[in-house]
Amino acid sequence: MNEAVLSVSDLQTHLHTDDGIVRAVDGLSFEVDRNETVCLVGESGSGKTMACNTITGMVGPPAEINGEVRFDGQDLLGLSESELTSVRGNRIAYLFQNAQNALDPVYTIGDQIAEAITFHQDTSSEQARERAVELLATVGLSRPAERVDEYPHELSDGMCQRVAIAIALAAEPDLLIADEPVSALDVMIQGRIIDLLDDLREKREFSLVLVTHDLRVVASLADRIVVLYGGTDVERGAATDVLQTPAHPYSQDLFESFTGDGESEDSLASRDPIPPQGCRFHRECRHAVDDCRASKPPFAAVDGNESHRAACVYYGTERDPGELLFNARHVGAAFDSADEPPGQTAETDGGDRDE
Ligand SMILES: Nc1ncnc2c1ncn2[C@@H]1O[C@H](COP(=O)(O)OP(=O)(O)OP(=O)(O)O)[C@@H](O)[C@H]1O
Ligand code: NI
Repeated sequence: MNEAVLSVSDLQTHLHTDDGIVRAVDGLSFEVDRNETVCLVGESGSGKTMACNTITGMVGPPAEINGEVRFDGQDLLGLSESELTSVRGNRIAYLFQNAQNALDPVYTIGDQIAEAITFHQDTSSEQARERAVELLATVGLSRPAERVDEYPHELSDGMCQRVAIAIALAAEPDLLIADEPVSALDVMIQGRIIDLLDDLREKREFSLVLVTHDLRVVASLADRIVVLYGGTDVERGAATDVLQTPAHPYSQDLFESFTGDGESEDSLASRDPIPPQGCRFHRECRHAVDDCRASKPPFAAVDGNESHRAACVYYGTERDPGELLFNARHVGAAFDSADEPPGQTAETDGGDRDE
């Protein structure tokens, strides 16, 4: 049976800032099954990073957090700091956008991987070092036996991200959360690191929550997609369904802007403040009706597909979704052939040759 390894229900992360309360995450629900990749997509500021940080207990500013985050049946929000540290080090790994910052400049990469290994299991320092070299090879670093003694600053950004992946793997995690893991890298290297992640996820059998703005990456990796707007999910479903039939008006705008058919993401981000009630998108939505202003519309099956759901009144029983579905197929058509990640060339060596 394919049960959820992570289950997030009605998560709210309200930050207390000098300027008042920021509803960074505001009613977010999604599930991640074993060995699957779930992509979180949505424009800048939609709450993707805050959601990841809340799940792993890393919210920086003072915040009020409500809802439920169940990892393998255990409620993470109820854990003490030390309990959470143990889950985080052992079973949930995190990959950041900027690996140089995530690595410690004063320790060799071998020491940092070895530390992650010994945190996870009782092992001698020789064994940990040996294992570190193996892991460096696994993540495609050439000359791992020499590189193990190098410092982060001696490596390129792409190699550092490979090292960060090795550190993540050291704990043999059940879940890897990767927040824009390649967006800081040269575009030619992005595809290779994404391929590596996908390959490792399959071989090492962990689940992956991937935050990315690159819908080509989403198209090539995601099993499921969650579309966020204003801190809440507006659409979720199997990747092929969501990409080929983006049902929520916001998803349609977002996907259109990516394919160059609509407005750019910047102009999406500079819209009016997002209203805290009703459909978060109602002010921007040309299909909005009175019901959209009252409360967040319940999720409804899109075109009779129970596993593809959108929080939009048009998919309920009272309205005709015809125009939206028509537009969905038009926008989605661009993703029918978009299954190659960026920077992908016909032959990939899978290694760090030019990084
Ligand atoms: N440290 C902070 N202090 C105050 N507000 C914050 C802080 N971090 C994030 N926010 C706000 O929380 C909301 C969600 O931000 P978050 O970083 O999660 O968005 P995101 O979807 O990850 O965006 P991006 O795609 O740009 O990374 C935004 O409105 C943002 O301005
Ligand atoms: Ni972010």
